[in-house]
Amino acid sequence: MDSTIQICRLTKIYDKKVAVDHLTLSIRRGEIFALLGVNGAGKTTTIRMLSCLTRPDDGDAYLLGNSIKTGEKRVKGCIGVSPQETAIARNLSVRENLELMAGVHGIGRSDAKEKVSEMIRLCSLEEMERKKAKTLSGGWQRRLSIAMALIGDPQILFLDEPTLGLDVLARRELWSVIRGLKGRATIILTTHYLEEAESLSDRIGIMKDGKLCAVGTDVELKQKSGTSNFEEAFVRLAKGGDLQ
Ligand SMILES: Nc1ncnc2c1ncn2[C@@H]1O[C@H](COP(=O)(O)OP(=O)(O)OP(=O)(O)O)[C@@H](O)[C@H]1O
Repeated sequence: MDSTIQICRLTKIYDKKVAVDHLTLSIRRGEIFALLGVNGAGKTTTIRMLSCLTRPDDGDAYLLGNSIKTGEKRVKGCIGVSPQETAIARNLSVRENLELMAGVHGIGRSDAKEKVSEMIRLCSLEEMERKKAKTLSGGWQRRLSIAMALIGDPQILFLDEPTLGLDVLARRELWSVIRGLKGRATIILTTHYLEEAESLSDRIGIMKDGKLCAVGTDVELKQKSGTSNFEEAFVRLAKGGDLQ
């Protein structure tokens, strides 16, 4: 299997709370992979460890062959992250935020202009290009955050709850942006919206108490849990666990 991310017994313990418990999983090149789970299941902690923001207590993960423990610099060079708390400069315009991020990635001035325009097109930000970030609605801010995460051409993109708090229309629009990224990067997203995981992702992993209790396509997960309804499948898997 052509795996881009190999997670081996990855573990994080906060005080006595095991947030991520010996998680083992591989994610294939080019796929959109959704991590689902109830509140506190360990999704964000997993993403934070994979993006070298939180250090694991045990286990390891390899991104394009680079260990998150010993190859932090190389890992950071191949990922883009759009976190839950969007890290945008509120007083700068959409274009200025992207130019700033291009500078962080060491893209020279003349190339940066071109690159920023490409990201604006890719994330359909044209009509907001000159607007200050603080005046944008949540959905537009999230698009900007994704464009910023993509500017260094990462091979792996992490999206932590990309449509949290967005209305139905903004969510659907963001889905089409995310779908448009398919093939450009391997995408790992966390979400609470079951229809989002079902509609966007190639495979879905369901976490419970820091463990992966099931992984597969939406069809496979429905089969495993003996139902044709994905919400019901999620409830059965997240409650019962260990149907993998
Ligand atoms: N910095 C921290 N210090 C202490 N405990 C933490 C910390 N971060 C997370 N936890 C705990 O670890 C567990 C997993 O949290 P995490 O945020 O990874 O879950 P999640 O699946 O992303 O949840 P949510 O869907 O609510 O965002 C929770 O019990 C949480 O309280």
